[in-house]
Amino acid sequence: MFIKELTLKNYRNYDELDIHFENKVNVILGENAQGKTNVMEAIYVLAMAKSHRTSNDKELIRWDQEYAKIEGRVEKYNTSSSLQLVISKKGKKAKLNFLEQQKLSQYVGAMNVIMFAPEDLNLVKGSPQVRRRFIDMEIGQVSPIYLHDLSRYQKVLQQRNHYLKLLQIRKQTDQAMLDVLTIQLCEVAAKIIKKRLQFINQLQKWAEPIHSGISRGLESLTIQYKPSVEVSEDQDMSKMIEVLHLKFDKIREKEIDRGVTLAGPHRDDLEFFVNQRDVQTYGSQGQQRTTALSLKLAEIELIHAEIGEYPILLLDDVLSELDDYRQSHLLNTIQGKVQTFVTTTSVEGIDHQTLNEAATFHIEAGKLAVDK
Ligand SMILES: Nc1ncnc2c1ncn2[C@@H]1O[C@H](COP(=O)(O)OP(=O)(O)OP(=O)(O)O)[C@@H](O)[C@H]1O
Repeated sequence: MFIKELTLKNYRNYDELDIHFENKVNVILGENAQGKTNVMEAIYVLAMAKSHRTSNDKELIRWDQEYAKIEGRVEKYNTSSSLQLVISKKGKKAKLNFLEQQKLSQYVGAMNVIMFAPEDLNLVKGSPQVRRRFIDMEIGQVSPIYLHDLSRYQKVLQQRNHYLKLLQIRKQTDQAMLDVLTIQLCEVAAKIIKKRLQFINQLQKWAEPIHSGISRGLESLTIQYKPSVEVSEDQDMSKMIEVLHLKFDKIREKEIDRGVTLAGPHRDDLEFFVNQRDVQTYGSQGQQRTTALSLKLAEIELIHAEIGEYPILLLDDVLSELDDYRQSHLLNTIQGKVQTFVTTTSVEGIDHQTLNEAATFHIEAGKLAVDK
């Protein structure tokens, strides 16, 4: 799959931009603060209907403007599709082939992207929230049902938290409503956990050999889902719901006391082990870096296995950060099969052959000039 054309209006520091890309490595070159990341972010937002660096959509709108518009033409399964996302202060509207999509979950997935940015190193050492976001965004790309379940979970969770708060401050004493909300929460939580366990299993299969390759066979990577409720992959859905339910029975008093839901997918985490040692605690910076890179490369293969097309790879400021060995490993993996975007302030430190074969775009103060 590849993006052929990107058009921006009032997006961050872009007034207007229309740019044609090729199905190969596209290098976006420019000084600091000129708008390189903004182009990458726009491609990401067009695909995911969400930014990778902010949850506040209003930041994407050019200062003093009412709305931002991102449009793109994407080639997937030998068919060209048109995607459009309009972000205004009131919200977002997404169109796929000129038809407005009522639910963003029906829109996300039309174009698939993998972003690798410096903050992805946080995947290993950052908070559990970063890792949950990683799983959710990636599964969401290939499973609209998952996105739907996730938003249902958020809604029920909010209601349940609200009700727990009322019980905590004794504005409510009747717990019947809490029972209803707990049943609803367990049902959707089990679906989410089940899907996450399957995803981690698949990711592990791809990431293990990749990590071993990058570490010259010295390191073996294991990824584990760390649930807040002791569920396991072999449990069927009804067993999982039962286990979740039992947990909520057990912690009921504590939850009322705190006024908040204390278990469930919103409290789960991921763990990474290199040669059986927890990378987050014991891993060197290099090992954490290799782990993050292995995960990203594994995702490329996983998406390909799921949908039969390679996703678009966005490498924001990371290529020149990788040492020669890791860089060539990455470039070998994508060679000729993954449309890749690379941002950099300087071509120094980037593999020569890759540069020779790439299309280069210079960027200056929100304007782009095609180099070749
Ligand atoms: N909503 C907005 N409206 C207008 N300009 C914005 C908006 N948001 C960010 N900018 C501007 O965009 C520029 C930053 O662009 P971007 O993050 O793409 O830089 P970059 O070229 O990737 O730089 P670096 O190499 O430092 O990462 C800054 O000048 C910033 O002030």
